[in-house]
Amino acid sequence: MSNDVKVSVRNLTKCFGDLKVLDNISFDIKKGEFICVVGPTGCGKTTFLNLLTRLIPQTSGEILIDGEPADPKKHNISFVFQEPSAFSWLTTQENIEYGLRIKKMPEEYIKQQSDKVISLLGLDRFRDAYPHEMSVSMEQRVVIGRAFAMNPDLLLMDEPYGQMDIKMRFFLEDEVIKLWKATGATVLFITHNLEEAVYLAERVLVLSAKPATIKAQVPINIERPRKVSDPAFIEVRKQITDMIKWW
Ligand SMILES: Nc1ncnc2c1ncn2[C@@H]1O[C@H](COP(=O)(O)OP(=O)(O)OP(=O)(O)O)[C@@H](O)[C@H]1O
Repeated sequence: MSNDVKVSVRNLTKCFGDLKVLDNISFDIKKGEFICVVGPTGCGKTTFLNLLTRLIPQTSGEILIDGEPADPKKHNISFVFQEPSAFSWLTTQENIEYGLRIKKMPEEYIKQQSDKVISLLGLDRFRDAYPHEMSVSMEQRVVIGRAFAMNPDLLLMDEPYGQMDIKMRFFLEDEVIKLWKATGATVLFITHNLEEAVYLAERVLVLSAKPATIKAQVPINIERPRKVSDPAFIEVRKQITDMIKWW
């Protein structure tokens, strides 16, 4: 396995009784890569995430992180869901530092990471605010900051902007790219929104309907910051849309 591969998914299959949900999925994620996964409703994206976090066992196949079987005790996998999940009894800073404290990281490192993330997110004024004092989008930004601050081996994001309006989405998408660039995190981002996938990803994995297989892997070689009106952008989005018309 090449050195720059962070996560390797090999022949992953998942059945619930007679129902096959994932069928022989194989792909690699490079260190520091940003991958988006798109697929039809009910194709097994949640099952796929649950396997990656080792919440449920696979039927066959394997998931390797740095060449070793993925293990939550050894590897640091962070995730962000659609529903914001900041801890209500903690301030912004305490939320961002939470995971680092659980991991018993040195105090100096915790401070350095939270300062960096708070500054990247422009949340200085809200450092001491509690989630109930913030909007839903602000709370989600804190949760995303907490995930990046952990310096995870793999950051899984499941439709994190699903609830936001379009203007807020553009803002948050730019913000996540800023965090990704500054931290060098390896990100797997699930979305139903093809424009979002092309805007964010270095590579888009297109899943088929259930049982999910990888229908295509589309590299997105468009310079950042990307513009949705750029002919190259429109072309790739159209290419993926055509691919999934049979959903
Ligand atoms: N524990 C389980 N036992 C039996 N069947 C299950 C179980 N979990 C999921 N399934 C089935 O697996 C299929 C895929 O479900 P999953 O929730 O992974 O899809 P999804 O792609 O995340 O859906 P959505 O796009 O709506 O988020 C569904 O048919 C579901 O009924």
